[in-house]
Amino acid sequence: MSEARTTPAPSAASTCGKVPAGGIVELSESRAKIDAIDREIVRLFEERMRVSHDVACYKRATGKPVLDPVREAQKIAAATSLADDDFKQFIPPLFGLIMEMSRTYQHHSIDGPTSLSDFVAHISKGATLPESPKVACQGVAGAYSHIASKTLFSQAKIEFVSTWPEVCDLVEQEEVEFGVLPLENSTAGTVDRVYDLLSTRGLYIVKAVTLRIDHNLLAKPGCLLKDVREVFSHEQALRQCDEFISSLSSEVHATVCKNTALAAQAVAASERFDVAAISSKECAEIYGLDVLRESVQDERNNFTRFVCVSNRPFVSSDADRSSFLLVLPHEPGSLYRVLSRIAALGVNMVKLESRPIPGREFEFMFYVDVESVPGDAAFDQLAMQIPPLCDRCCYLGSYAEISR
Ligand SMILES: O=C(O)C(=O)C[C@]1(C(=O)O)C=C[C@@H](O)C=C1
Repeated sequence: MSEARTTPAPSAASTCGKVPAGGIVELSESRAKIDAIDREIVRLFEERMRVSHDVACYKRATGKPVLDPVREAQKIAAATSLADDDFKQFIPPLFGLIMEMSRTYQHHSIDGPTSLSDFVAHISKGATLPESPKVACQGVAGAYSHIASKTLFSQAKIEFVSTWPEVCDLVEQEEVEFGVLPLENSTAGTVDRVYDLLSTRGLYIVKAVTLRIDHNLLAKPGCLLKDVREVFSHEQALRQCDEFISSLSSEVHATVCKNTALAAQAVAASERFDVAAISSKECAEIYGLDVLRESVQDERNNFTRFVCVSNRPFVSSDADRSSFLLVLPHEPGSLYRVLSRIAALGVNMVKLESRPIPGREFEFMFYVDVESVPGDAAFDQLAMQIPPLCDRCCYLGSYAEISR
């Protein structure tokens, strides 16, 4: 009994939470101690990194890979066993980070700057986009991509094509200077196919615009709301207006069109007076239709973000955001390592989204946007530090974001 009640001798760590035997220590005194310890940590860290550089030279000469997972596991186990019980839990992440920095340093000394940091160093910065470029967009006059193109460039010469890959073809073949594509919608989410196109075609985002998408019910002059029996629109727009369509007569049925502008065009061309389109107000003007009802989408705040893409990176003087597509090793901590670098550099991350990698079960790629651009010291560090942590690091451009 008495043995069971015996309190074990306190370890240095177990005083945590209790007032030290000598009473509360002055903050300035503790901080002075911490400062002295930190000086030692920095000195030892530098010493360790210099030895790591020697290892890099050895590995370069012998062709050995930088990463040695067995050695790392042994190191973490050995270091953890040295620590007091209260601190053991902190050792694996601490040494994981130390060795990861050691690897980054080794890669840097063996491979030189990453191809990304080399690449971004050569991007021309501070340029302004032309005011009246040739721009490709999907759809017909009045489509939301068209409105986005006109918002991005007030005097754009627009070339309409039927599909997003065709937009990319024209940009790649330099038939146009820019293409405009929808990248994400506040209700429907990210458009993965557009991300795929950007990364596989080697296109770069050079500007972005977020548009409020206001759907309207348009019909031929003289047609009344009570007469409407068929509503034409793009399937996403129909879905976004589901409640409104249900609120019309039960006889009304929805017909899917390739896009909202074509729906307006079809209503204008029809002989019938019982058809209507869900489309933009711009289309009412273009196709001579009346607005029977404004803002018919179920969700008041419906936004779509469009990107303007080019076949070369172009960082304008007002650019403040950069986008990446990252494929990370399928192992614990791989995302954490990337995020910790971004955080350590004081960079604000404004988008992080995962998406399954097609054909690879439960493996994900990540869309990452940061508020940092080439030329910022932090961005140049990111360009150096992030690629070695990834299976694939695809830089999608740096740009200014405008909203209307
Ligand atoms: O021991 C090595 O091989 C090293 O390169 C050093 C080190 C480390 O920093 O401790 C770095 C990378 C390896 O993955 C393992 C360990």
